Amino acid sequence: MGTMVDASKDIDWSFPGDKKITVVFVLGGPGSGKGTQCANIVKHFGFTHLSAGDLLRAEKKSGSKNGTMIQNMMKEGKIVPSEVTVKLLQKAMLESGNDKFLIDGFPRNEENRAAFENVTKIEPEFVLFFDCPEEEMEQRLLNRNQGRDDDNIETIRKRFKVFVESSLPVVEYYDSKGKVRKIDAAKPVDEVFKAVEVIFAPFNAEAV
Ligand SMILES: Nc1ncnc2c1ncn2[C@@H]1O[C@H](COP(=O)(O)OP(=O)(O)OP(=O)(O)O)[C@@H](O)[C@H]1O
Ligand SMILES: Nc1ccn([C@@H]2O[C@H](COP(=O)(O)O)[C@@H](O)[C@H]2O)c(=O)n1
Ligand SMILES: [Mg+2]
Repeated sequence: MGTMVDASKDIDWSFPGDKKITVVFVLGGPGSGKGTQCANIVKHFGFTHLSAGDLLRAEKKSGSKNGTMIQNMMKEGKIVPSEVTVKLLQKAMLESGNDKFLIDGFPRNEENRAAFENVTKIEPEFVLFFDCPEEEMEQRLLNRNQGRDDDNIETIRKRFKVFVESSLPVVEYYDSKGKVRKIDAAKPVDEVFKAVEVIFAPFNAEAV
């Protein structure tokens, strides 16, 4: 352990009591198009997009005491302990000033799900699930060219395994509660967005 003080211990993580917070979890396999579609939803429906993976990459880059652990976990496609990810999400939610959030790539496992619920007491409005065949996702990731260390075939295969073993059960959990909105994500981007738009139509009146 370094000498850095954990300032997060001094922060009041509670949201203002009278504010209704709307959370949509955005799930789907690696490369299914979560980030791409979230960018479209933000433009049309006034949500703030928070990608758990992006927040972890930023935390790693910031020189945080958790940087090496995050780097090692990501290289293996493993899920970072929820304590770290939930804190990053809560901080970003509070700092945004918004009350409508797309939480992309979270919860990735049962531990993520329980930790978020216990800490924030927020239930998602629904889960937007991008369903896409593995071969299509693999091709997309290999062609992504965004310089991500985990977009190599070895790590991609590990991420697929973690998705099937740990993340799909979370989708099934929410499905059993009638909360999953499933989208065929193998179609072209604009066609996928047409299906997404239908689901978000109730938020249109509030769009910015
Ligand atoms: N419907 C689509 N058809 C073809 N290519 C797509 C489609 N949606 C996204 N892509 C491309 O596939 C790649 C992966 O998309 P994106 O980054 O949105 O996926 P993701 O689900 O956020 O992946 P990850 O879980 O790895 O963050 C990008 O290069 C993107 O441009
Ligand atoms: N809830 C999460 C989300 C992500 N990770 C780690 O980040 C990697 C990349 O995530 P993307 O959503 O950007 O693909 C992922 O493979 C995990 O290693 C996590 O630990 N917990
Ligand atoms: Mg993404």
